[in-house]
Parts: sequence; structure tokens; C-alpha cells
Amino acid sequence: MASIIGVSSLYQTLSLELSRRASSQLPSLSSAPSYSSSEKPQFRSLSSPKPLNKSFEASCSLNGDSSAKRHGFKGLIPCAIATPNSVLSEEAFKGLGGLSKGRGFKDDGEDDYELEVGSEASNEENLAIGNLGLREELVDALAKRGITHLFPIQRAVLVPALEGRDIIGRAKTGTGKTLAFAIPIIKRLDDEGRSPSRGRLPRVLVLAPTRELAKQVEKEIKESAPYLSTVCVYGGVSYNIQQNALTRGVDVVVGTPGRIIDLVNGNSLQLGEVQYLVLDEADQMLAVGFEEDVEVILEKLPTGRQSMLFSATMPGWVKKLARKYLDNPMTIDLVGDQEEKLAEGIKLYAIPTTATTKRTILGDLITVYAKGGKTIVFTQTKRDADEVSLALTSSITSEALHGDISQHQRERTLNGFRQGKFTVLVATDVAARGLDIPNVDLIIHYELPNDPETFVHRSGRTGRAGKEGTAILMFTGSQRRTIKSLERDVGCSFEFISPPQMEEVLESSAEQVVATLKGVHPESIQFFLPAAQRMIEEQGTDALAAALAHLSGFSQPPSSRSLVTHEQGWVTLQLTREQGFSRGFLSARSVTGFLSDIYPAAADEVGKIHLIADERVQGAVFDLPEEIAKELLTKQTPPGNTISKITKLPPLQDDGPSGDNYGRFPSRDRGGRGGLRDRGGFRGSRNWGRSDSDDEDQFRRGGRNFRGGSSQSRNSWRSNDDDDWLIGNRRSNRSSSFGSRDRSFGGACFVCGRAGHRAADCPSKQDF
Ligand SMILES: Nc1ncnc2c1ncn2[C@@H]1O[C@H](COP(=O)(O)OP(=O)(O)OP(=O)(O)O)[C@@H](O)[C@H]1O
Repeated sequence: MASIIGVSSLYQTLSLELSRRASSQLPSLSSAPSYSSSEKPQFRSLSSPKPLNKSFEASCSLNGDSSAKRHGFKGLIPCAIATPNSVLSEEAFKGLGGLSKGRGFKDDGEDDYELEVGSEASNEENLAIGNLGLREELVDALAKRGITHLFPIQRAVLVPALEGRDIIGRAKTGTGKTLAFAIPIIKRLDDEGRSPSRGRLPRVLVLAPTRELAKQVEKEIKESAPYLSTVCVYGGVSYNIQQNALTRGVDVVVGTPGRIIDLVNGNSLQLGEVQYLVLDEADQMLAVGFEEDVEVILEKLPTGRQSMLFSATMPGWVKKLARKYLDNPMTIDLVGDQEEKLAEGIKLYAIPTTATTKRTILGDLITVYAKGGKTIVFTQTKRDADEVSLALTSSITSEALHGDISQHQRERTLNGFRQGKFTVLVATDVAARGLDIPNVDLIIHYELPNDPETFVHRSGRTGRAGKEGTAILMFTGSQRRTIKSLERDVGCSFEFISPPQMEEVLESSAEQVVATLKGVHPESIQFFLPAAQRMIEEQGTDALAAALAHLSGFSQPPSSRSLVTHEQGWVTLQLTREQGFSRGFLSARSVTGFLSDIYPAAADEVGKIHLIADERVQGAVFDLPEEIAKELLTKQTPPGNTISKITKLPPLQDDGPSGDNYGRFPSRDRGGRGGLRDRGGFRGSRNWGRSDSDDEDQFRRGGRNFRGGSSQSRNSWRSNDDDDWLIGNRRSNRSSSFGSRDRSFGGACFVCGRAGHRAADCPSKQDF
């Protein structure tokens, strides 16, 4: 940019213009500018009405990409929007060491200002966290976690936050919103300095909607600035430890609203010195019924504080909150009206299923698409989470996570998952928001989410921090239209896939086992060498293949599986009739008649018959039990007719396989909590998924704030003792068997390492 227009001259011009506009009427919050990053910003010199030439834009774009591209962010990094009185002082930038700025403003927005931080061309250096004039310990701590350059939302928030502006922030999942507010706050605390005296009152208060999020945010701040005293307060655990920590003196308190209020009322937490307030996932506070609590807390805070509010959507309550409690906030919106609401790098697939086939397909999808990496499967109900977790084949270790699992067990489960002690987490939507678990490769929407936001948040547990990930949506025939709505609302498109073929499953299983074998300790290998040598002498490569087959969970040959229903023990066959041999139009009835002529047992056992939807082919597909199919294939067929086993379904006339539930959507599925929430940036407000989790997934206990019959459906099932997860473990509710498959848990418990039970049921978990 410097080559086009000098930074300082541009800065001067902009400052003049900003000052001029600052004297005009300020826009009200309700008309506060919002920036759509899909709009291609047109930059122009403020002293000249002509747009700046292309290379200006290119330099901004290059700059934006320079750090971002390495992290998988594409395109021009959108600028922040400032209200007219937010002229940035040159001083604010001086404090930032090498960080420079360039700026432009939108061609069409009279009152909008776009401030791009760090717009000088070769800006890699300027975006380096080491060059921002931050305390060395902070820079080092971030670098240790691989955080060396600012992400876009962090760049956009940094300067206005350092200037003390109130901020409303929005960015896609996994793009670093936590550090976007944490870095400037830590810097300001560092600049202010304060002796670590006993009993000091908190200067920072961060409100989060769930315990897990609160813990995560506190951890991120603590790890970034270990020299600050941070305390996380949330319900479901004893007050004592939290009270003691507060008494010792604290700089930063992160917590869920209910417990914060309890501590304030009990005089253990005093908010009189809070200078920085952050409301993380503000819309979720509303969704989980914390709105009254949040307002009670905000009323208790000093008025001169700085407030930052991060929210994926802006429902009416959040807008009202911002209007009432934020002071002329600057909106920094890196999502805007962009079509695509999902983070970059998330590959989306959709797979048609039926209620009866889902569980069979699930294990195969995980094997083929996660390739041994971490997977989160989202279900609608806690019972489903338990049952699905249990149903996964013994070769996949999985645990369930939902509101009926006790706080301590929940933490153990999440830690175990983080550390890779098991690879599949089956969770209700309690895990959809905010959880930052590194390297989750695959998200499976086992059931449709209730709304597009939940889809975005569930999917956003992968593809974080610019990494790549995969999300697979399982849907039934009656939900096809919802998929279209989803594509429109989220601005995404799905690639439609079929269930993995057995060959793919076997291949992926073998790859995973081979990868696992690489991790076997050399000392352990020594113990088994004599046996291995003996086996190789006796059986050659077969010995190793047998070991791979066994470790892959295929000690027995894989039984065949219907392509139509995916049921084990069934085979899908195709009947094709050549032109000229037709005995009239083929119909389901004529196929049965044909089978009964050749082999009556086949006619008796045949499953649903589907005609092929291809004008050039006269034919049909149908399922038979494996043994009958084998016998049928030995029979002579009349000339011009062929029966063969197929591995891929041709296009079918009635649009795909039918199952128990195909084309039907139980009335309970139509419920939901949608329509009660403002959809913010999403178009439409359909109820998509099922809401039967709502009465089950109550996160909170107690009764302070119970709002039975409230128009906020989620609130009506929530009560108001602090938080989010009911105490109590309903694992015993798991059905011990369903279907014909063995449901016993064959993996190793990650608490004690023994096989046959899960961590949640571990007899020695108290010692863990
Ligand atoms: N500048 C950076 N460089 C590298 N990694 C980063 C950077 N900033 C944040 N991260 C990492 O990116 C991950 C996602 O960050 P964070 O959880 O703050 O995202 P988020 O935007 O709050 O996501 P969500 O909307 O899902 O809550 C974290 O693991 C964080 O440590």
C-alpha cells in the first residue's frame, strides 16, 4: 500500500475525514453499521473521489492473506467498522510496536468506516505477535502454543479494544475469538500494572453460557498470561475452592452467570473494580435461559468499564443488552451477510439413511472418513447419545457426553477425548457451542440439528484455527427438503455420498491398524518377537494379515450387507432384462413372479423391489438373505434375463432405498424450539430437527429462575441453579441391547485400561 499512497498521508486524510464526520450526528446503536465481508470493499482516497487503483486493494488482500492463508483463511480479511466518533489516535498505534495501519472506507456507506489494521504491504512481520509491544511472557506463552501471528478477528479487535472501545464481535467458528478479546485485555492489565496483593478484586469478568466454555476461556487466559491470577466459577461443584481462590485475590474471573450471582450474593465475589467485561456467546446465554442473570450481573458492574460482546447471532435480547449496557459499541462483524456461514476448510457430505440403517452405517463412516482421528457424533437426545455410543463396534472406542452425566465424569470424558484416550465422542448439542478440542477430524450429524445455527456450531467443532475437517449429515428421505433449506441458510453445499463399500471399510481399518502398530513401544515388540518369527516361518505373510484382520475387528469375514437397507446378512441383487425379451413392463409384481418361476424361496423372502430409473435399462434391484441369494445365483435364468450381485445401487425410480422410517417423520420430530429465536444472520427460522432432547437435556438444576410455559421454549425446561448439566448419570438407562448385534463394549476403558466397560462405568474411576 505504501507504494500507492503513503501510510501517513492516508492516515492523515482518513483522520480528517473521520473528524469531519465525528462532528455529525452519531448513528444510534440500532442503526450501528454492520459490515458484510462478502461485499468487496472499495477503497478510495478520502481526498479524491476516485477509487484507489487495483493495487491498493491487492495490497490489502495480500496483507490479509499473508498470515491468514497459512492458517487456511482465504480472501480479503474484512475490515472493522467504526462509528464516526471512533477516530483512532496515532498514539494507540505507537504502542503497538511495528503494527501499522491502512484504511479506506466503503464506497456506498456514508456513515461506515472501515479500519484495516496492518495494511502495509509486506506485513507478515507487522502481524507477528512478537511485534505488538506485548509483555514478553505473554508472547512466549502464546508462541509455545504455536500462536505467533494474529488471526483476522484478533487483528480487527485489537486496536479498538486497546483504545477502550466497547465492541460487538462476530466471526466464524474456530477463528480465535477468545484471544481476540483476551490479548488486548491482558495487554491493558499489563500496562496498568498492579501488585499481586492478597484479596485484590477482579478487574476482568468474562461471562460464558456453559461450564465447559467458562473453563476453556479461563484456561486460554491462564495459559497465555500465567502471571495473572484467574479463577473460573461455575456450578455443579463445591463453592469452597472457588471462594478460597477469590479470597486470595484475583485478576480475572470467568464464569457462568448463575454461580457468579450466588458468589456475589454470598459476598465472596465483589465486582466493584471490574474494568473489563466480556460476554462470550451472548446469544447462547439467551438460549440457555441466562438472560435475567446476565442483566442482574451487568447492573452490578461499574459504569466506566469497557464491555465486549461476542455473539454468533443478534437476537432481540442481545441487541437490547448491547443498547442498554454497552457504550456506543463498535461492531466488528467478519461474517456479515456472507453466504457461507461455515468456517473455511470444512468439507460437507450428506448421506441418505433410514432410522434402521443409521447405526450400521455410522461405524463405517467413522472408519472411512475419520481414519482413526477424532470424531464427534451429534445426537438429539441423551438416550441416543448413550445408545449410539454403545452401538459403535467394539473396535471403535467411544464415550457419551450429555446433560445427565455428572460434572466430574464430563470433565474426565472431555479430557480423555482431548488426550486421544478414545476417539469418538457421542454428544448432544451441549457440546456444540464453543468447545475447542484440537484435531477433531470428523463431525457426524447423526440427526438433523434443530436450526441452521446449531448446524454451524456443531460442524465448527472441526476445521478450527484454519485446519481442515469433514462434517457428514445423515438424513432420511423426508428430510431432503430440509437439506436444501440448510444449504440456502448456511450458504453451503453438500456432496451426496453413499454408505462406504465393505472394501473401503476394510482398507481404512487396515490403514488405521497399521498406524496404531507404529505406536507400539519397541520394548513390547521384543516380548513378541519369538512368537512372530515362529508364525512367519509357519504361515508367511498370512500371519501378519491375520493379526491385521483381528485388530481391525474382522476376525470373522465381514457378512454381506444390503445396499438398500444396509442390513447385515442381506445381499442386493439386480435383475436386468434385455430389450426384445420383455414380457411387458417390468413391475415389482412381475419381478416376484419371475423369481417364483426360478426359485420360489427367493420370491417368499424377497425384500422391497425397486425399479431402475434408467430408460435404457429394464431392470430392478431387490434384497435377499445371503444364503437364498447364493442359491438363486446358481439357477438358470431364461434367455435375455440376468441376475447379478451388485456393489453399487443404480438410480432407482422411487428415489432411493426405503426403510422403516423412510418418507415418514414422526410428529415428535416436527416439534422444536425454532421460531422462538431471532435467527440473526440466518434466513428463515424453520424447526428442523427433533426437540425431544429438550425435556431431557436440561443443563441446570434448582429453581430460582424457572420459567415454565415461557415463550422461550428452552427456558421452560431450564431452571436456574447455576449451570448447565444435570447431576446424575443415566448410563444405567442404556438399553443393554438393540437390534441383533452384540452391544457389549469391547474397547478398553480409558480410566483403568481394562476391557469390557466404559470409563463412565469404571469401578475404579474414583481413583482416577
Ligand atoms: N493467532 C492464532 N494462531 C494460531 N492459533 C490460534 C490463534 N488464535 C487462536 N488460535 C487457536 O484457534 C483455536 C480456536 O480458537 P477459539 O476457541 O478462540 O475460536 P472461537 O472463534 O471462539 O470458536 P467458537 O466460535 O467455536 O467458539 C484455539 O485452539 C486457539 O488456541
